[in-house]
Parts: sequence; C-alpha cells; structure tokens
Amino acid sequence: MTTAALCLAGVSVGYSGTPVVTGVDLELRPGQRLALVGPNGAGKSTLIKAVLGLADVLDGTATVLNTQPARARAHTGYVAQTGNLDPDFPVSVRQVVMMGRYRQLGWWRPARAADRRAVAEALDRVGLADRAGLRFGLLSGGQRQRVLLARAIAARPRLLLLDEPFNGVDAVSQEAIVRVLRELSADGTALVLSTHDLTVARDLADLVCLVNGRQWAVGAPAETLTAEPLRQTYGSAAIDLADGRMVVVEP
Ligand SMILES: Nc1ncnc2c1ncn2[C@@H]1O[C@H](COP(=O)(O)OP(=O)(O)OP(=O)(O)O)[C@@H](O)[C@H]1O
Repeated sequence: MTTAALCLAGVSVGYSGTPVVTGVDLELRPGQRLALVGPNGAGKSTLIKAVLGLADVLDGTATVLNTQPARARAHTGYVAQTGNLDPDFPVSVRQVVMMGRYRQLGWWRPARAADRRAVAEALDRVGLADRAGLRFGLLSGGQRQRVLLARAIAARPRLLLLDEPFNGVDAVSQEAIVRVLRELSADGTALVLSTHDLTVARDLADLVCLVNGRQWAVGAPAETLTAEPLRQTYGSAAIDLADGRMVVVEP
C-alpha cells in the first residue's frame, strides 16, 4: 500500500471520452504542496476535478488517499476558482464556514459543539474570527476567498485542492492564505493548487507540474520553472526571469 496522498500514473483526464490532459505521472506525499502551472485552458481545473472524482479519468490510474477519486471525497477539500457562492445570498460568514461541516453533520442536523469549534478554529486560522457574524457578501474579494478556504479546512481534509486561489485577491489576503497553506502542510495536509503565477509556484510549491494538454514536466521548482520546460508548456511565449520575478511574456 502506498503512503502517497495522490498518485497519478499515466493518467488522461477529460469529459465525455474526450481527453483534456494526457500523460500525467506524479506522486504527492502528505504535507507536500503541488502547483499545477499552465496557460488558460491548459486543463488545470479539469485535472483538479478528476482528482475530486468530478471529471473522468480516461486512461491510467488515479489513486487518491489509497482509493479511487470518488471514494476519497470524505477526506478531500476543494476551494473552487471564484467561489460558487452568490455574494448576495444572505448568509453570515459563520454559516458559510459551517457548510464545510455538513459532510460530518448531515445538513438536517443541528450543529454540535465540535462543529462550532471547528468553524471557530478555521475562521481564526484565516484571520477572520472577528468577522464571523458579518454577511458574507459584505466582505472584500480577498476576505471571501479566505472564508471559502476556512469552509474547506473546517472539514479537516487530508488532501486540499485549490483552483487559482489568488485570483482577484489583494496582497494582505494572499499573504494570509499563503501562511495558512504552509501551516496546513506542516500539519501533514497535502495541497494541490493551480496558478498562473510562476513566482507563487516557485515560492510555495515543493513540486510543480507543468501542463498544457499534456504533462510537460514535473519536479522541483528549480528543475521545472526554467526556460526550456516553460517554453514547451507555453508554446512560443518568451520567458523573462529578470528581477527575481518570473513571468510569461506574449511574443
Ligand atoms: N464540463 C466540461 N465539459 C467539456 N469540456 C470542458 C468542461 N470544462 C472544461 N472543458 C474544456 O476543457 C479545457 C480545459 O479547461 P480547464 O478549465 O480545465 O483549463 P484551465 O487550465 O483550468 O484554464 P483556466 O486557467 O482558464 O481556468 C477547455 O478547452 C474547456 O473548454
């Protein structure tokens, strides 16, 4: 039996029999952070959804926490790209985070002390304990993203997947999210995050997987976030590595 949190062996993923990403081979251990990096439409979200059992594994073997993706759902967490909650929906921050406990609770049962404690701890962790009673829609975009992270971690997942967690997020919230992600991995949670930001990937990830229709490279940031693998992944785009920042520049 493998101790990997995630093991993808020769995996192709897609929808209705049509592959979106092929040839994915990687292994992620508990406590490791994996960044999925590639251009728009590269298939990063599809790969995340396949790990959650929400997109099809068309070829190869995907093992999530020693089982099939759909069976691992009780132990995986997900922070979707822009949040699937309508900001106008009249719920409090605390209620949003409590949704993360429904899997343990069943939505029809009243919250127990353990659920309330998990919600309070999760909000504290993202630095928003003092906003628990506020309406979710009144928060800034970055704060809403932190609440959605709190909702995911309130369920105490062993593998947490985040789709572009820093999109539209201000610097203060980005810093808060990065801190929480580092703490979670120090506690043994395995993390997968998709990002366009090469600097974030380099600074945060133990392992980078470059994808665009197929896996182009996988390995440590120092091996993968280099000119040639990035050129292959992004096609004809040029790479500027100046000033400590890494960017993909359109030709
Ligand atoms: N439910 C779906 N059914 C069929 N095709 C889909 C579905 N969702 C996404 N696709 C297609 O899969 C391809 C990859 O999309 P995906 O969202 O996985 O890329 P991405 O790398 O996450 O892009 P972005 O960074 O823009 O979010 C796209 O061509 C998209 O149209």
